[in-house]
Amino acid sequence: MQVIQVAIAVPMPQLFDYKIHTPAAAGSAMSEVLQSDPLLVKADLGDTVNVDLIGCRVLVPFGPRKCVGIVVRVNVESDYETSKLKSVIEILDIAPVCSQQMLTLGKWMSDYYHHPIGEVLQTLLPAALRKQQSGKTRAAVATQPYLQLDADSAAQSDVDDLLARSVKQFDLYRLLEKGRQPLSAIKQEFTPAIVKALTEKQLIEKVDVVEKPEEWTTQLTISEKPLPNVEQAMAISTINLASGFDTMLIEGVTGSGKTEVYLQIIEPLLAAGKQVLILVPEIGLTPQTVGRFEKRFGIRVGTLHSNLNDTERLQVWQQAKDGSLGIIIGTRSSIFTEMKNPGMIIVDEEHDESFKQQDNLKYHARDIAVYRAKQLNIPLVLGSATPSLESLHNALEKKYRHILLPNRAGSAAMPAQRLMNIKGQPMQFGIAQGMLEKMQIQLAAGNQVMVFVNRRGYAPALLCHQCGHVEQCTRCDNPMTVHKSANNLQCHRCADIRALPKACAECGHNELDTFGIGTEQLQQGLETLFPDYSTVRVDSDTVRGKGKLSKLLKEINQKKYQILVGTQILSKGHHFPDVTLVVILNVDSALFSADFRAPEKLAQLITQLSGRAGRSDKVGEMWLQTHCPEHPLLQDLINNGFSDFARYALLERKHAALPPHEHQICIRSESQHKYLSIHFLNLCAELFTQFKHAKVLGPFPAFIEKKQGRYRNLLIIQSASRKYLQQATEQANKALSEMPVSRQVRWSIDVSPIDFS
Ligand SMILES: Nc1ncnc2c1ncn2[C@@H]1O[C@H](COP(=O)(O)OP(=O)(O)OP(=O)(O)O)[C@@H](O)[C@H]1O
Ligand SMILES: [Zn+2]
Repeated sequence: MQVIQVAIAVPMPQLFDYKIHTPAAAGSAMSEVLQSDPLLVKADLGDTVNVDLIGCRVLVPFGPRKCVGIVVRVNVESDYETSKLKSVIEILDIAPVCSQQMLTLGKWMSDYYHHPIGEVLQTLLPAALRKQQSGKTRAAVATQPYLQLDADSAAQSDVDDLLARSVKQFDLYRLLEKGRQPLSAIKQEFTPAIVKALTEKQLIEKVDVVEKPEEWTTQLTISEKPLPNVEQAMAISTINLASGFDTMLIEGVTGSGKTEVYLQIIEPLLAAGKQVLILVPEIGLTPQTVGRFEKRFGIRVGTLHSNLNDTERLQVWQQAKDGSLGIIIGTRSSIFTEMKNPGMIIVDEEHDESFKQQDNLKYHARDIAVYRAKQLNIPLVLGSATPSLESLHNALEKKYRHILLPNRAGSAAMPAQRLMNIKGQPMQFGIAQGMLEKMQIQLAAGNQVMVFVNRRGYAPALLCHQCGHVEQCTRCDNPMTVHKSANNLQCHRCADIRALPKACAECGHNELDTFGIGTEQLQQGLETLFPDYSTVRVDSDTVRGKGKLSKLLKEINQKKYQILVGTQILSKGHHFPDVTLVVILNVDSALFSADFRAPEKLAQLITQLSGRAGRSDKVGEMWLQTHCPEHPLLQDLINNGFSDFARYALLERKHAALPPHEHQICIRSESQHKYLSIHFLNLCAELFTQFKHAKVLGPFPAFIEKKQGRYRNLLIIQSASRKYLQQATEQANKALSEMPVSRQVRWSIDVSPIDFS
């Protein structure tokens, strides 16, 4: 018998000691191994457990509950008397689910983010493994659909005649003559009708194949690709020369062909049997993105995103781990995917905020990517048209290699960017008359127009014309948004829903007016103003549900709609060849925000939105409506572009001693009692005053001061030294956890915060 230490997902920082009776505890899973592997049996003779137990999951008693934990240490000398320790109930795995490398990553994250190790390790694993399932986790054998020539079809000498009338069918047949292909890759190039026709002619058949690890290496084919332009070629050769760990930032204007660069840099890696992990923003992971990679390489791409269920997620995780996938594309949490033969990590649209997890463990996938690439000794490529000031700073300081793509690829030109002064202008549905005329010209020429507004719903508020009362969410002290299509009022903070009132709750009058404009109203308005053209709305209400967004994107590219109305979702990396005009409404409030990151975020949004215009051979333009045309931020951005703005913004941050020049952590506290939330932060502030090289700012209310009945306040601690800040926070964290008031509020530490709402 011996003592092991287990990490358990509870909000406590320590590991927990358990004793383990090897033969008794060796439940079904363990005894299977013992029978099948004589070497292990030998090692397990006596009372010691094989070190292979490290990284395996165990079921243990924890208070009144049973919990799944991960073994972190074996053969430990416990501080407690062994007889008083509880015993492990069952060993759940026959091989570690958490490799030594992942355990090291977990330990680093726990220190860096000041977060309990048990909760961190749980985050690293797919959800399916967090549950109490006796997991012969490797047992789940997944099959994949493939297409191949029908066994008998080779005998048919008249294939040529049979297919003479369909070029596409003939192409598919010839492709499969070279060997079977994953159905998902075939779908990128051939319609279901072509597949069906050949199947009905009994020339090809669908088979479910258990993929052998690394089988994809034999299927790899390189389909036709464009010749890179000079800048792309330089980027490709710079990146391909990198060996071992190296971080590179591609700063390439919208439409400069960054994705083409990714495709070409991973080609030699895939050919050498190496795997590639590509991170994309939450909303950017569309079949179109995946399709580009599948089509180029003829192999199945594994995808990880929030629309998968636990089993699907586990499957991709396992296939990456055992080497059955060459390319894995996923959102934030896919940075925890293990690869058998890692070759490169790419973070596309690296500035995107969805890479930061805002609740629980507040990690940034880009930071983890740097750590992992270093750990695996492979290159990391970050790419964006609007890089985060953090990454740009690192590139300018020469910590990262800096690769510039200043021009659009192919024949496309950069869109013109212009401001429209709307002071005193006649407006309809929030759009100035002059803008409507510009829209009309583009529509009449057969082009598409995109209109951006940052509010979903019909209107951001409902107001009584008699007494001025505004319908508010009582839990958030926030105006309720009017949703006409759902016929209700919704709080966008807590998702509370209320029926649309017929009369004012204060004075009883029935003259209720909406205030401001949201996507719904804009769509309705544009439908009346431009009855000859069809309008589509793209916001989180209309894209909810599996496949909705990709369906809309497809329909847009098929020109089913001429006017696209939408929120941020429209700004993310989409390729709309026929959009020639992008109109931006209502962004002035961001010019006066108290958030020091607001200018950066606004500049990224405007640049990404305008980047949707003129991406093909048609010339594009972006018009921004504003009451503040003389504002220096807008002037700089419009006249000199994002890269100039960003360098200037970095200088400003330097003078103001703000990140990325200095480092911050944010302590957030929430309570139903305002005074308690502030009192806790005052105690924190006192604790931090002993650290001479750290500044304490606050407490101050979060930008969203009240949410779901809780008052939210923040305290920012800042230092020029990340290490100093880290150590101070570690000490303060210990002291804080021991203060009784820390159990009366909800509090958390956010390292390098980007969101103060
Ligand atoms: N060398 C090239 N020659 C011709 N066309 C190219 C070349 N490189 C890329 N393209 C085309 O230019 C368009 C834009 O390329 P891509 O999508 O790779 O740009 P991007 O920089 O990733 O775009 P964004 O950041 O705006 O999303 C695509 O249609 C792509 O096929
Ligand atoms: Zn609310």
